[in-house]
Amino acid sequence: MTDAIRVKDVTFHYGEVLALRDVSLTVAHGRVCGLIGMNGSGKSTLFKTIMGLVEPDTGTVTIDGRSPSSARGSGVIGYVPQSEDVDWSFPLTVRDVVMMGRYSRMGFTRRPRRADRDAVEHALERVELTDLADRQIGQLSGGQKKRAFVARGIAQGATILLLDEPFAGVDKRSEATITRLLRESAAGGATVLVSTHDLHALPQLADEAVLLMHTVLMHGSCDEVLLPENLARAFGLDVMEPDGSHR
Ligand SMILES: Nc1ncnc2c1ncn2[C@@H]1O[C@H](COP(=O)(O)OP(=O)(O)OP(=O)(O)O)[C@@H](O)[C@H]1O
Repeated sequence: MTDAIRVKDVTFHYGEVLALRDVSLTVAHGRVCGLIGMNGSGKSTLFKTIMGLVEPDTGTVTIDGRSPSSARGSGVIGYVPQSEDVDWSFPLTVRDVVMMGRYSRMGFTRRPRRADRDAVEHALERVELTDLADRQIGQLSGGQKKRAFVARGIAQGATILLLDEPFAGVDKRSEATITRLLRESAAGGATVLVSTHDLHALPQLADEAVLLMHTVLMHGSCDEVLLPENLARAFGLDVMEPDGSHR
């Protein structure tokens, strides 16, 4: 079976700045994979590479066996970007944002049909935002904004979901809702790659995890990845032994 996400030997620089070096990673269908790494370790760049928004210097990305741009064009990939990457002043309601998930099915006119409207209402219900659907997107809380973007991916029918720090600055209710939706999506066969700084919640969220520090330091079960010595490598920390000595 083809891997849902396959990244092979990807290196990427912003000018002189190294973001990704020889990154190789595969995620199988139906898995939730957590992406862990310190600030600046390349997580967002990896998402953008998988989305085909940045072109690697070297290496390849395939999504379900096809190129990122082809997968994106057909609506297979849903993307929840980091909040900083979104212009929240844009005059769009929450419902408009969710409807954007249907664009790839609407064709040139972008005129929603019944099926599009139904899919949007259903997605709004699933993320518990029906009551706020007519609000301008910038007037939501951090957690509600994230849920609106998750709803966009659901309305789209995306089978590969990429979420860049969906829990950053998010209330507990939104965190629980998003975690539940991701688990349900994976149970239905979707593949999820999600970056998070919430290490405590990782085992409830993910089936497996990747430690990134420009390159993949480790890819394994959440338990393995969360071992102090592995986290220390990813976060550049000194690990103190119970007797007070340092590794
Ligand atoms: N547009 C850009 N121009 C130049 N350098 C950039 C740009 N975007 C990111 N970088 C650099 O590339 C490296 C990787 O950044 P990236 O945003 O992918 O990391 P990240 O792991 O997502 O960080 P964070 O957790 O802070 O969001 C960092 O050194 C960053 O400073």
